[in-house]
Amino acid sequence: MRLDVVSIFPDYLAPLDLSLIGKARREGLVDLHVHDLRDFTHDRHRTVDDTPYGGGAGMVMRPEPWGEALDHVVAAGAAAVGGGVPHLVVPGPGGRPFTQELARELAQQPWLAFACGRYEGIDERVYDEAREHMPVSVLSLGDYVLNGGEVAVLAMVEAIARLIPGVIGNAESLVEESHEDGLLEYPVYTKPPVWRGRGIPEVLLSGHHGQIARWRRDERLRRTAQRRPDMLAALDPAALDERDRAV
Ligand SMILES: CN1CCCC[C@@H]1Cn1ccc2ccc(-c3n[nH]c(N)c3C#N)cc21
Repeated sequence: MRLDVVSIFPDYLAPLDLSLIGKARREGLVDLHVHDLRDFTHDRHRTVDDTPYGGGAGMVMRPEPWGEALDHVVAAGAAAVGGGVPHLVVPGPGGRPFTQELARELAQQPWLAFACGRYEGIDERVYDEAREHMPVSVLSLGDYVLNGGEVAVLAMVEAIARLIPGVIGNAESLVEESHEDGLLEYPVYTKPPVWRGRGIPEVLLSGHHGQIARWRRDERLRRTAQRRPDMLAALDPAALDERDRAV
């Protein structure tokens, strides 16, 4: 998968050189290109913002640099991907919620581009223009306000890239994760068997895989009911019964 990210803070994306995503890049599973929006300005101060029409506090990101930056992304990426256009993802507090389901859908795409806004946001005409050339999704990380899109892109790229086959060594660990199948994850334990006077659930030492699976499933249900009753309410009861039969 090719990933392009445009930001006025390209160094914000440096963490994508680390850990599993960095390894995926080195192994060629992920081809990440970060672009500095200011490279697409032409004035001495490399200006990317201006005052809002209609007044109001703050500044708005100018359309010209964004237009040139996205033109560059499409041209450079097409040459590398063998044609086509990216799916453009623009993080924003007013976007559709970014969910595991969306991460799975986006992980199927061959090429994603991310536009990191700042200030009060990006001139709306950039979205309108982009929609004439590529799919555009405005997505929100959650119901709180950040200062820009970079943190959201770090989270989205990690959530998406880890689903690409080969990125996570053991695909098994992608199963029974929170939000993967509608339930939260079960509690996990490792050595020592007693720590500061606290032991671990006996069933985990029993060697009975069926009982362990049942315990884990019950813990997932208990945790989901306790912490995310909304998720439990959304569960398909048939799938729940199926889960029963599976353990
Ligand atoms: C504060 N400032 C004036 C109000 C509007 C937002 C603006 C800041 N800002 C600019 C670009 C930008 C992109 C994403 C987000 C963002 N916030 N919360 C999320 N879940 C986000 C996502 N995903 C915030 C951004």
